[in-house]
Amino acid sequence: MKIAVLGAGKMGISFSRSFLKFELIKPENLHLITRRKENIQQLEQQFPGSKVSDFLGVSTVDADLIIVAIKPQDFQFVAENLKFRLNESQMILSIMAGIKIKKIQHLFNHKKVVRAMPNSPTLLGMGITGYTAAKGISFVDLMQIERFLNSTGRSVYLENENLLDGVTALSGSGPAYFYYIVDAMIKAGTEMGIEKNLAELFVKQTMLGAYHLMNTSDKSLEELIKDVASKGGTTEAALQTFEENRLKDSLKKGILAAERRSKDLSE
Ligand SMILES: NC(=O)C1=CN([C@@H]2O[C@H](COP(=O)(O)OP(=O)(O)OC[C@H]3O[C@@H](n4cnc5c(N)ncnc54)[C@H](OP(=O)(O)O)[C@@H]3O)[C@@H](O)[C@H]2O)C=CC1
Ligand SMILES: O=C(O)[C@@H]1CCC=N1
Repeated sequence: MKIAVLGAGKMGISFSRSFLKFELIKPENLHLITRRKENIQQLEQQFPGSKVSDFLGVSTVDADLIIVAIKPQDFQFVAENLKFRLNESQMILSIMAGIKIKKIQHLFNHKKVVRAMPNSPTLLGMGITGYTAAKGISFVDLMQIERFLNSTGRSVYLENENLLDGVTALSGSGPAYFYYIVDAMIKAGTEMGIEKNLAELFVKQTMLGAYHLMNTSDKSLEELIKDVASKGGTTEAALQTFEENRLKDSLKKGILAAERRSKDLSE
């Protein structure tokens, strides 16, 4: 299998690293395509043995799978300025937020398209990816793609493409919501006089421990909350303030706004 990655940014690079780490491809079968020529040298050092080109300078792509890892906003330009021909057997795997399979097929004039939404922990092989495929893609092709996706973490096939906007809003963007909450907790810690590095330790270890408890316990989230919140105690005081400020509603609204944005990106 030969793979080309169009857009050697954060996700393109972490995907490439995972494929190499799990020896799903050989370095010489990886072709990274970047926007700027200035990036070529650094990428060549990062990926010894692999081919690196700049987008406008690449005239052929000898790959079975082409991963499109550019920003959705760059897609139109890329589609209109493609200097290489896609042949019928090549598979496109898009990880662009929002851009629908139909649009990719139309702008690339190419049928074989799989659309996936990973998230940033792919970098550690701890990501989760939702994916779906254009009609007519064989089971064997799909399983091959899944094998690659699974080197970056877990993957879930979705029949209904529309659900990918929800997946984008939940798990694609999700790591940022988590960091946002962690950041707010650390800031509260420093405001209460705890040194920043100590506040970070307390919060991160709390998140780690709570995550494992949630994952191993038979109890519901509500019961786990009750286990911490003593009647008339400190947790209850915090939770009451969260409720008064509609924190849960606000988080839900934010996630729905992300879903809306994902839908808008294909317009
Ligand atoms: N970041 C995340 O957590 C996630 C991102 N995604 C999706 O992945 C995609 C990439 O995101 P991310 O890696 O974060 O973004 P980055 O900006 O890090 O990567 C995009 C890369 O594409 C390059 N690029 C732009 N135009 C071209 C071109 N014409 N030819 C070749 N390369 C080009 C950019 O080059 P330059 O450096 O010059 O700008 C950049 O390196 C997006 O579509 C995003 O929606 C999906 C899930 C999670
Ligand atoms: O914010 C974005 O648009 C991309 C998609 C999911 C995560 N990052």
